[in-house]
Amino acid sequence: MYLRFFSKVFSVMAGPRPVVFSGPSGAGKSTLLKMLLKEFDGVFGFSVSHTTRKPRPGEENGKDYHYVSREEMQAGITKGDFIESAEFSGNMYGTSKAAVQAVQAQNLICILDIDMQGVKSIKKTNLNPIYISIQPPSMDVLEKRLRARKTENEESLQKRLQTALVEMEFSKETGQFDVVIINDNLDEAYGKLKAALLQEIQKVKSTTKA
Ligand SMILES: Nc1ncnc2c1ncn2[C@@H]1O[C@H](COP(=O)(O)OP(=O)(O)OP(=O)(O)O)[C@@H](O)[C@H]1O
Ligand SMILES: Nc1nc2c(ncn2[C@@H]2O[C@H](COP(=O)(O)O)[C@@H](O)[C@H]2O)c(=O)[nH]1
Repeated sequence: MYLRFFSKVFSVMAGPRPVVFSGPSGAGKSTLLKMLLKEFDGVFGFSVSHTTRKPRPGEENGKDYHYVSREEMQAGITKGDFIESAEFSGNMYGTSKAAVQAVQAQNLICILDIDMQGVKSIKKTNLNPIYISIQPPSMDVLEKRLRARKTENEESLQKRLQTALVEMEFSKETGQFDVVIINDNLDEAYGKLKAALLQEIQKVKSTTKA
């Protein structure tokens, strides 16, 4: 009885576990996480990363990313502002401590969308997230999706496809991810994602109700 009470108090104090999304560029991470953020408003919050890449049409500074220069990013890293950072396809990306704290301060499930290097770095911290890998059904489908997205030139597309091969192999390593979801049919993939996160979603809903 007391044990149940204290474990509930402790889990509320500790806050919900963050969720890391990783997987090849073009696998559908942003698509799926946007669906979660929309359906579960007040449950999930997005950790807005910093990047040195230029914004794509429709992307907003402070919402999709914090767009910064290489100098600014490097200065932040040197100051210790980042939990992790990585070079990906010719640009720098990183998760700031402030980005994660901003979400956790609202008692929301913090979603991080990061590459494989980020996953390896986060594993060395005490963030303790649930690791979810989003994978495409095949390289052919991935290439078609990336081309159809029209965000890359031929050079950056080829770089992303090369990196995708490594990310796909990484997801097959035992113990790297808690859940691996093949994003073939979008609705089915989203269903699997929700099922994987159901327990955490219910925890947040029950604490916000109380
Ligand atoms: N199941 C799906 N079926 C068909 N198209 C999809 C599916 N999932 C995502 N897409 C499309 O594939 C493209 C890539 O998806 P998305 O941008 O979400 O990938 P990502 O993993 O977030 O990529 P990045 O890491 O580069 O940000 C988008 O144009 C998206 O609309
Ligand atoms: N290690 C990190 N990787 C990140 C971060 N934010 C995004 N990413 C990853 O970069 C690639 C490319 O993203 P894109 O928006 O340019 O297509 C993708 O795999 C993201 O997951 C971060 O903060 N750290």
